[in-house]
Amino acid sequence: MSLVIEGASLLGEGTTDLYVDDHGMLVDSAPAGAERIDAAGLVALPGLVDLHTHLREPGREDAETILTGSRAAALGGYTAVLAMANTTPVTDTAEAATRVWELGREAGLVHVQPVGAVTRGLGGEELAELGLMHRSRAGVTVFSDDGRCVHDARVMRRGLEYVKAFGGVVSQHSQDPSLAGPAACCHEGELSGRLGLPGWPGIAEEVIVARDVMLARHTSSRVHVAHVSTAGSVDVLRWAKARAERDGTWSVTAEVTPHHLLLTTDLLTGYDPTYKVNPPLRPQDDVDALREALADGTIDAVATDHAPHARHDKEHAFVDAAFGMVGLETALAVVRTALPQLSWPDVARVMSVTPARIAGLADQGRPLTPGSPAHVVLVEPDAALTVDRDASASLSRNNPWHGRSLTSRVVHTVYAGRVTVRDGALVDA
Ligand SMILES: NC(=O)N[C@@H](CC(=O)O)C(=O)O
Ligand SMILES: [Zn+2]
Ligand SMILES: [Zn+2]
Repeated sequence: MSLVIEGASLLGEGTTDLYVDDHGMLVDSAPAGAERIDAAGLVALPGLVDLHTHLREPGREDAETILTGSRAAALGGYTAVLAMANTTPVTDTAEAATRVWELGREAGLVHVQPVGAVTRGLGGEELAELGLMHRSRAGVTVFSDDGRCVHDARVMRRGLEYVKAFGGVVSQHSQDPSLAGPAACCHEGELSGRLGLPGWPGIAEEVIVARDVMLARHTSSRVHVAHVSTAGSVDVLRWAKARAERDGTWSVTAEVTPHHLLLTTDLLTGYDPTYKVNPPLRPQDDVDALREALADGTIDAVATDHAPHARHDKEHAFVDAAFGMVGLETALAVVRTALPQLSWPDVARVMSVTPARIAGLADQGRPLTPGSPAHVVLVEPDAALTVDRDASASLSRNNPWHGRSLTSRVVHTVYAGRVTVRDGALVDA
């Protein structure tokens, strides 16, 4: 089905019509008999790309499936998501990765790119089948033990050396287990003391970020820092990026989540497990440093860390509840609310262009010009919306934005020329 998107403002500039042929490619003139989408007053961006999504299939289909997570992603304006490896079983073989990739294709709403585990079973000891996963049909290039830190420096070094051979990258959940005890469940500070909750110090993240950039330099490889959450990590990244640029032989990239850009640790005073997440919500000074780092390019990308959990895992006393919050459907609005001064080209850079480049997805994050695949999101820039967790396509309801008002609304999403979301609602296959 061909398509004409009429009167969109490309990255917030001017007014343009976009033409899509029946191969799902952007072309330079209107195909005959095309379906029409009215995009007057809407900003067109390349489809969003999420470097960090938990889809829970296989193993916890009660919390999310590849299909329901794909629906939530499309509603959020995404056309590609990277599905983290901490499923049951873990994505640590070529077969497991190919299965995730195939289920994504069957859902057909976004590109689902599997992330491969760095170590077998996320055990932290033995490298997983990195090369076989890369050479599989899924073409895995991003590897992560997310949920756990690759804490053994020797294993991390080996992983970095291994992925270098094919231009892969290791995405690290930076958290030194010896500094963040097993019971830790919130930011360590004055508040955790008052609440009587065991805390996680920022330094547990920062020492791993510092170690890993040195390992990436030493191995001339690529490291990506998942969900950066502290000002100290930002300082290390700023130094490391300057150093990597001078050296020209290695690289470090980093992502921040929407929730770490807007929510702070004082939300924990009500002991509501909705706000329990790893890494934990931090004080305002950290939030300010993260915003500044995203705006100036020290942090490369926004990634949701969409972490759906079933009610019976999340609705517990704070110390017993699962870590994580959903985020695919609200990411763009949260970023716009947290950083209203960010230009549309910058939004496209941090939510589409750069994540696509980090993940090696050549088809995604492309300029909206003839010859590119038609992955497009159309946004009502100044819409005020109130989040309703029950209006979500996700199977889970652990939504920290419920009842909050945010700015900007995803109106239409187009994936490979197919309208997946129209007027804010899913279009069934
Ligand atoms: N972010 C979280 O709090 N939880 C994630 C794991 C992770 O990203 O570390 C999960 O899988 O639930
Ligand atoms: Zn993590
Ligand atoms: Zn995660």
